[in-house]
Amino acid sequence: RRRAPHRYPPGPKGLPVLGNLFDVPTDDGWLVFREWSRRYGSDVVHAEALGKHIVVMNTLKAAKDLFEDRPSIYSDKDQPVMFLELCGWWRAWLMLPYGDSWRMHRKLFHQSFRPQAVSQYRPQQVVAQRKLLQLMLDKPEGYSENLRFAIGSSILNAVFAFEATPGDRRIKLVEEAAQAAQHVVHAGVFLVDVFPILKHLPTWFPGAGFKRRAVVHKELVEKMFKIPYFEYKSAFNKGTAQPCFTGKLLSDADGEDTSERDDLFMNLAGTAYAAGTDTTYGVMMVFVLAMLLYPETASAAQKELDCVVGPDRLPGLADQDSLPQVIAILREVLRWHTPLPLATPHRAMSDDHYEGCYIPEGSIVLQNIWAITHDENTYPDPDSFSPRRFLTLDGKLRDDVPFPDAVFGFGRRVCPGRYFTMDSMFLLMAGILATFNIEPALDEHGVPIEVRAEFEHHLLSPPKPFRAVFKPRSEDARRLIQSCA
Ligand code: HEM
Repeated sequence: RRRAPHRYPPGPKGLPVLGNLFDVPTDDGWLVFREWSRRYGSDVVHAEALGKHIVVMNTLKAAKDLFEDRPSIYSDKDQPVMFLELCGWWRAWLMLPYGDSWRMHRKLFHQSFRPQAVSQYRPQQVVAQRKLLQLMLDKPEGYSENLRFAIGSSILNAVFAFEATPGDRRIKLVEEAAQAAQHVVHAGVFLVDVFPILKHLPTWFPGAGFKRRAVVHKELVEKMFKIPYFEYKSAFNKGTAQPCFTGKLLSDADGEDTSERDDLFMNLAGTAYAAGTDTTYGVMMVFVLAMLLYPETASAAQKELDCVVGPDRLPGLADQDSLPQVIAILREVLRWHTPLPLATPHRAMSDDHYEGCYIPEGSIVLQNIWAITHDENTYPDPDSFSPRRFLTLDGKLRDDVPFPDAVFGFGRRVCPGRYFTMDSMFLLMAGILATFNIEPALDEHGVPIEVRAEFEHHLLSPPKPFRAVFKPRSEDARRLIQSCA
């Protein structure tokens, strides 16, 4: 007797052999998967292409049920060969398979980035706020590079204790490696991932262009991880290094021969800025976009800042409880468009069943974070940018509208940099609102250039480039920035 075929979660009907190869989206996957979820009336949807299964959780309940309640099955990561082995991103520990090595990385990282520990980085985060505001005065149209620089340098400062200046070669290395990674990820599914045998092709083999590109890419990634680490280690050995995350790793290993642990330490440190810069930058770009499109929201927060902080100092983390409008903007920015709408691909470690459907071992499992933060039952009219949804009529934070913590992922692989980045983003947003108005750039006829809320379509989804001008709110604001620099 033939066995009944497996019942997979619902999804589009595929072609023989190729399956859903042409249905699986390479762009805007979060929109497509939510549409499937609605069409098939299911929280979890499924597709299969060339024998690979893809399963997507589209609701908070499904994501929690699987990622949080069944961590031993869903905490592994898919291993894209091209990206990890050939391009050298195996060093980024966020891609490590679930197991002892990942556990060791997570434990060491968590020790220095847990809620009780992140306050040690406040001085560096405050320096980044001030540097950013000064840069906005100096180059008001270069706001996007200014943001990238301030965010990247605050992470490098926390991790390697160096205060970068614009144009610093270590920041450039991070930029170039991040751009190369974007290129690889944007290129979609690499043949080499579907047919891993291809990775054994010699570099001169016709059609092996991807391998030649990967060699260049890998050199860049290696430099990005190695150069700042060995520079810091050399200063540490001479006794001239300032305390920081890497310093703590090296001091805790005092007396041991750390050369054996160099890979571990450099991967931990390098991953902090690889994982933290583009994500935080994406959120800050959404913030600028929203403040440009909804100036009334910015004015409401500015009134609050004027009242609570006044004109003589910049806002600090101690002001958070008195600035609900700014906090509501930060929450809404995260909810409205998160930079990682599908997080990163996980992998099912064993066969499983959910709500009567079969999820085979080896499936790529995605969390549709965008669909979760756009669930109209929790956030009515979810496509509108409305920080007021988090506020009561008298301007206090509501406790019945949840913080959109899905943006940091779920379960054991939840973002361990979230406490650090929440502090950074608050300081940067509050600092900008207190001192600048964000206005549209003008064309050659003096007419404001129209800006639309459009986002990149890929795994990492910041807003598409747009122009904006930062204008100091007053002469007092300008003087304040200059006096703090
Ligand atoms: C707003 C900014 C950020 C967002 C939205 C964000 C989002 C995320 C998400 C969704 C994940 C989980 C990925 C998954 O399970 O597939 C993650 C993991 C991770 N994030 Fe973040 N992140 C941010 C900032 C940061 C920062 C600043 C750091 C470092 C200081 C950081 C370090 C990491 C690391 C190391 C992991 C991997 C954890 C693991 O695999 O166990 N992130 N992040």
